[in-house]
Amino acid sequence: MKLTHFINGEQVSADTPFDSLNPSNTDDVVASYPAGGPAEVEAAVAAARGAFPAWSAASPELRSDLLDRVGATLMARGAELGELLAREEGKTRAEATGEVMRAARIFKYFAGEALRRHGQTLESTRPGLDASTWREAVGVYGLITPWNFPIAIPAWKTAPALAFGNTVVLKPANPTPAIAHALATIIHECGAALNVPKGIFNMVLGQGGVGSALVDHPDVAGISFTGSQAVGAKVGIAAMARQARVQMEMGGKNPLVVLADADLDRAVQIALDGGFFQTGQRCTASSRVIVEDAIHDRFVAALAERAKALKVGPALDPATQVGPAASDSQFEQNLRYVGIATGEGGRLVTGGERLSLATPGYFMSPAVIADTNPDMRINNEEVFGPVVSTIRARNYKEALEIANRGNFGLSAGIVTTSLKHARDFRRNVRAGMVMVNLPTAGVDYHVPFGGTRGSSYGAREQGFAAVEFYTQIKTVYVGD
Ligand SMILES: NC(=O)C1=CN([C@@H]2O[C@H](COP(=O)(O)OP(=O)(O)OC[C@H]3O[C@@H](n4cnc5c(N)ncnc54)[C@H](OP(=O)(O)O)[C@@H]3O)[C@@H](O)[C@H]2O)C=CC1
Ligand SMILES: O=C(O)CCC(=O)C(=O)O
Repeated sequence: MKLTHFINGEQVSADTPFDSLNPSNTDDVVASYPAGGPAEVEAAVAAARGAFPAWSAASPELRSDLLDRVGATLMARGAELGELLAREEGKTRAEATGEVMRAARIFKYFAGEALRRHGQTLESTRPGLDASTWREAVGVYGLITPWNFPIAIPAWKTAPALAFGNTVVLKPANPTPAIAHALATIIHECGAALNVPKGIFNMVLGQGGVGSALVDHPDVAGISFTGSQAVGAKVGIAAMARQARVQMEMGGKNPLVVLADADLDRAVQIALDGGFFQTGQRCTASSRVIVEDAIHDRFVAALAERAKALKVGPALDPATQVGPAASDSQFEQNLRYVGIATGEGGRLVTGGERLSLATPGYFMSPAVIADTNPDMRINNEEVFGPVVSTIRARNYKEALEIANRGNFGLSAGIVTTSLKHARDFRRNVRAGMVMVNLPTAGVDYHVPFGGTRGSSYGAREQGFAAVEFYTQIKTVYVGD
């Protein structure tokens, strides 16, 4: 399959020198894609800018209809797109189909948001005046999205941008262009059926330079980025240098605290789910498990046993519970971190090995690394793979203190039957999202998503919070 850019309502063909590979079988080329660069970004931004006046002035009903139609189409094609997603990214078919359905629901949610007016009417402090706020569209948004949720994250950035009257240039992740292309095709077909202005949604493919050209473009009013801290830092500096709006989601080192009063089986299931499903490739993954002394040895033994029993295999094999790493570089990073952790003195209880299966792929056995301490690199740097470290804590107080260390602050969880500790944790853990008796990963689409400290920057994403980033407030005073 040869992929194209989408610029000004047209599919723009070009040579396709880059391949997207199936990480479950690297002999299988899923798609080839073009090497877009500054020229394509220029054309896409010009198209988005050209479409902005008409789209921002369009009836909210039209915007709602478009998003609803995209959502319905995604839903109807969930199984087929789920298969493509699993083949290209490596998550299991169930995880991939679930993600497509989530993307569909996000579009449907924002179809509703498009119809809501988010302004306020206030009493003026001066007699005879009315004061009100009005939320208006901002302009062209540049969206740089990652490969680990290659349809849900483009959906949760694109849908609010379009809902509130903005136009979009999407730069999807390099390992997963085919599923992004499928989404772009659906947006275009639905847009054409409703006769929306051409150019409201554009997509440029390519590696090395597309993202930065978008961030640096003077006509791009806002940038939303999800990815690594290192790239996020560059995006933030470049966007702020020209006073563009910017929002960044940059991962985590999410602590899961397991207290001695927890039900052991339940705690192990929560850690397993949070740490290993979707191959640990979630910014919300439960990658540091902090276990109270009294339950520690039993918990680590049980977690290792359950992790060892997980079936690692090709994404589309129905028996598979843990798919491959999404890319060669992510695979090598996962294996490297197992070595870093054991080199620092961590004890590899299970996994962490390259697996040779029937097809050439990026398969690794889920790793549990015990006896780590909070200062080790394994507890401070995001691995983004099926690697869970455990840390022993004397009591709840120490567990909380450890949970609050480090530079990240995305999601944090606690497993306990103590209401007192659960309440204290909710108040005092330094994270944007808190989970009680749940894995740190797995979120709803209609509530805000985001973290504190090094995990996130700027306004929250998703749900009712998205209006903040994708609109600007105009304050209006009316006299007699
Ligand atoms: N928070 C999360 O959910 C995620 C976190 N990650 C973390 O990031 C690590 C690396 O993943 P990787 O896939 O390399 O992703 P990166 O975070 O490094 O981002 C790569 C993307 O950013 C763009 N980009 C690179 N440099 C710039 C720049 N200066 N300005 C604007 N855009 C730029 C690239 O576009 P171009 O090719 O055009 O340069 C590409 O689309 C993972 O191991 C994981 O730890 C990854 C995915 C999701
Ligand atoms: O945990 C989730 O459901 C969302 C995680 C996420 O957004 C991410 O990993 O980028």
